[in-house]
Amino acid sequence: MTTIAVLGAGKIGEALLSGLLDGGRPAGDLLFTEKHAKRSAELTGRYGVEGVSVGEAAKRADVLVVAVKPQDIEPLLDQLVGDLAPGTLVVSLCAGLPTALFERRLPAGTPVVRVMPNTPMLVGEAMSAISAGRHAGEEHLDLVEELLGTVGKVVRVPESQQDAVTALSGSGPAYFFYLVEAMIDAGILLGIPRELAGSLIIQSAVGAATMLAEGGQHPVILREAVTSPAGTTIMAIRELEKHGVRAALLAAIEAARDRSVELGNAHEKG
Ligand SMILES: NC(=O)C1=CN([C@@H]2O[C@H](COP(=O)(O)OP(=O)(O)OC[C@H]3O[C@@H](n4cnc5c(N)ncnc54)[C@H](O)[C@@H]3O)[C@@H](O)[C@H]2O)C=CC1
Ligand SMILES: O=C(O)[C@@H]1CCC=N1
Repeated sequence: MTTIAVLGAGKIGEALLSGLLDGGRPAGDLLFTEKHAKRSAELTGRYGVEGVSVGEAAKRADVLVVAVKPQDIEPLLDQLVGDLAPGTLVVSLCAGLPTALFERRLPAGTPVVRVMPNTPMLVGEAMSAISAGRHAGEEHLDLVEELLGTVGKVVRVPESQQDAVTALSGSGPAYFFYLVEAMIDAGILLGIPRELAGSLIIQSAVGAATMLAEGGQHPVILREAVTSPAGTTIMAIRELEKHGVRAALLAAIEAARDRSVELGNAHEKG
């Protein structure tokens, strides 16, 4: 039995707990730590998972999954360092934080795996990218892959790509939600009731995502199939191009990558 403790049960920590339970992991194999007592009680009520202190999690768990904000990492490491059992695997879900930061602060030889997941973990459809730190071997990557495999897809990437991955798939769901939100507004503009506009757009998103995931065709081919000569779609595409939507996406994702680098650098200097 592998005991897994989630340190910081906020949005992504809860998504992981919920996904692992849905994936068949018994509540007794899971622990979490949460600094807000009310939130901690709520989560125990909802999932039947025990909330413990950081020190207790460090003593009892085989795998510690760090899911606090990058800005909150230093106090957490202070709480952790004295109680960490040798060989405990530390898995960081924190945007921007390099494995080297954990290796520097935790006992020598601590295996660390850096992961960038995303919130569709809540529905078993996460995209997680994993990278080994200096002391993490194949067995650690295999274990993390197995854990995250119960809540979605997993790929292995070199750590040097993690900031870009964070900008693409870590933040990615937010871009799709933003697009859906804007398209629903367009429905309102055209006089369609909000609920109906929501149904039309969300099912279109689900259908398009399923075609992308299952059809094996390039997005350009799929878009061309919708775009009839002198039809409606090309009129919309012309406006998207005119307003620089493609360039905006390139710039937006580059800015997200830069922020990930900056979050890591803040701790390198600190
Ligand atoms: N929200 C997202 O879509 C994604 C978030 N991440 C990463 O996951 C991490 C968590 O993000 P969110 O869940 O969005 O943040 P959040 O703010 O919802 O959750 C963090 C939780 O950690 C708790 N916490 C902070 N310090 C603590 C401590 N010392 N002991 C116990 N609990 C503590 C907070 O009370 C909070 O509930 C971040 O590092 C973020 O970069 C990664 C991928 C996606
Ligand atoms: O916005 C953030 O910083 C986190 C990391 C990736 C998704 N959400």
